[in-house]
Amino acid sequence: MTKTAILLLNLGTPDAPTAPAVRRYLAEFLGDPRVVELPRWLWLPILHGIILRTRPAKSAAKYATIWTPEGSPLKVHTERQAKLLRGLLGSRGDKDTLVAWAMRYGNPSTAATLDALKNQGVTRTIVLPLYPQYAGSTTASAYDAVAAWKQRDPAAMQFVEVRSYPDHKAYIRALANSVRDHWMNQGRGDKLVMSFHGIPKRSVERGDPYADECRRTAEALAAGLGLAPDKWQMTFQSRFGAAEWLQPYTQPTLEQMARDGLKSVDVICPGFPADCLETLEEISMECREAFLHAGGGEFNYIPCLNERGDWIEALADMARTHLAA
Ligand SMILES: C=CC1=C(C)c2cc3[nH]c(cc4nc(cc5[nH]c(cc1n2)c(C)c5CCC(=O)O)C(CCC(=O)O)=C4C)c(C)c3C=C
Ligand SMILES: [Fe+2]
Ligand SMILES: [Fe+2]
Repeated sequence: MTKTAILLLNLGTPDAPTAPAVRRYLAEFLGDPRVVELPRWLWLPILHGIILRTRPAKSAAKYATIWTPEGSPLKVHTERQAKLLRGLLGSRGDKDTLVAWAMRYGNPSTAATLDALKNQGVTRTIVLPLYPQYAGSTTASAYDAVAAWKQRDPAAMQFVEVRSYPDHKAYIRALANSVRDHWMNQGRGDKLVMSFHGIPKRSVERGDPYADECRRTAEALAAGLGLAPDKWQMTFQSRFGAAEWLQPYTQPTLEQMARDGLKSVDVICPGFPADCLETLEEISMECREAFLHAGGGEFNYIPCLNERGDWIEALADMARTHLAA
């Protein structure tokens, strides 16, 4: 009999908010040729000679501001999402499907998690990356890790690989509900900024579909909320390195909005299903301060989908589509 598992795959996060733990994490992450596409002979000396000497301490200080007693928010939310999905599928009569979670970088690793599933007799795994929009640096890299595991024993497991879901109805519905809930509890801002993680502009020019998929999500969310074009804007955050990334950049856009006299802004990060360093520190702390410093009135950060029931329903919906196939 086929035993099936659903595997939620996320990016990964350091094991502790300390410079050595962040260095280990960044060495693996930024050493991945899918993430920094420069030739190795050029990039590896920069990575090991400069970046891994300076960035870990600075990033660790930022991680320390968001760390929880249970660990890094990205890990805590991913683990809880898996647990809730397991409960939801179980309550709908699907008790035989296992639900697991793993990280592309750091722990629990993709390979160790697949080993554990195989040891539990799983022969079919539905892989659901926690990246609604496809990018080479995230989705393709996660599937590189799955492919590397598969290569060791090609007959051990059959994989169903979900590519992306930028305008999946239940995902957009969960995002729209989260904005409406926020408006109901905190009031409605003058504009909704939808901030996505950026990637280098050059990757898009080489054919990466990421920017198009972010646009699909943003337009579907705006349509779901009935927003007029002047009531929302899509931006890109988390630029890394000196090259140009996708524009417009989030922080300068927010500062310009403040200078233009915008009284209140709501900010959502639809590409991050779980709150993490990039949302809790970069958006809710750094960008908030920049907006207020530039003369903006009120900055409202709308949390990621995290443990929302409608998001867990969306994950179950995607899982069931493939379970039934
Ligand atoms: C949501 C999708 C993501 C894309 C696309 C992405 C591309 C990308 N990221 C970097 C560099 C860094 N990203 C970092 C953190 C980080 N990135 C994502 C998601 C995407 N990245 C998440 C969810 C997180 C948070 C992890 C956490 O622990 O909370 C970091 C590490 C933090 C820091 O030192 O600033 C770096 C570095 C590149 C270069 C890139 C595409 C080319
Ligand atoms: Fe990133
Ligand atoms: Fe960042």
